[in-house]
Amino acid sequence: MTPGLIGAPLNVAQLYLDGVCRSFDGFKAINGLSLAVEKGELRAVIGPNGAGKTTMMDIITGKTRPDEGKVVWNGDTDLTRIDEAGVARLGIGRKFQKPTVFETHSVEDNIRLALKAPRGVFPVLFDRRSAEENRRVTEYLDRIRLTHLRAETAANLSHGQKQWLEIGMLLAQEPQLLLVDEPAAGMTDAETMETAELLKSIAGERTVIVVEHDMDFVRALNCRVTVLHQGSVLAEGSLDHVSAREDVIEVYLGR
Ligand SMILES: Nc1ncnc2c1ncn2[C@@H]1O[C@H](COP(=O)(O)OP(=O)(O)OP(=O)(O)O)[C@@H](O)[C@H]1O
Repeated sequence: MTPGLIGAPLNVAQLYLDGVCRSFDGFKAINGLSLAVEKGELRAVIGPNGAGKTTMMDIITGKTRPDEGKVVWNGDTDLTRIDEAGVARLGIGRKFQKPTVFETHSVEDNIRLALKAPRGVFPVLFDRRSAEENRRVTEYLDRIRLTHLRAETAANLSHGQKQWLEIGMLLAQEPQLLLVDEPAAGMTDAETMETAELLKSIAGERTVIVVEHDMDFVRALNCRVTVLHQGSVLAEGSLDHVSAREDVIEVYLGR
């Protein structure tokens, strides 16, 4: 049986966290967290330091096990029963805050190295495989707007360009869900806005969850926002909706 399989598909959210709890030394970092994200949705997760955003990502990706609750993927699989590698194989990719590109390789080779291996039997004709590889590398370079720098050594890229390259490397693995941790941190204003456009262009065909503190960036994403506080959802809705709430202003925005 497929690991983590918990029943028939229910045609519900692509990702559904149901009453998730996780304590560290008696401290409830995640406390009854429930959250649903639709397929193809772009979702921003905000909240004060220590709200549990990173721990939530760790639980979704199988890095941290919850003490209670379920993380239901595509209505039929409980991710909490699957290890980190298994979760990645299901099509859940993660980008950490700090870019981790291969500095001594070219931009193009970074994408090439990240490409998901062809499925099924190894293609008999090597030429055909490399043509398909080239097509995909070109597609991802275009998507992250680094085509003009494809031969450049990654070490020479700006911080923002390295972040885009890593997003391209994540795309090359063709995940269904991308978890992106503070992509705008350390970026110029122009890079921040371009990053918002990039993530908006990825959503739709893939689901994207972004954790971010930069409110200009979150506004530019123009998506549903979840506010986490003390390990659970404090508010959810448009940025205008959540940022008008007194409790959100008090715990986060009004700092
Ligand atoms: N492995 C761990 N051991 C002990 N405590 C932990 C561990 N991981 C997280 N915590 C605690 O859980 C709480 C939630 O942390 P988490 O990093 O998830 O918050 P966050 O919302 O991502 O914060 P930030 O915005 O600062 O990144 C914090 O109080 C943190 O100290």
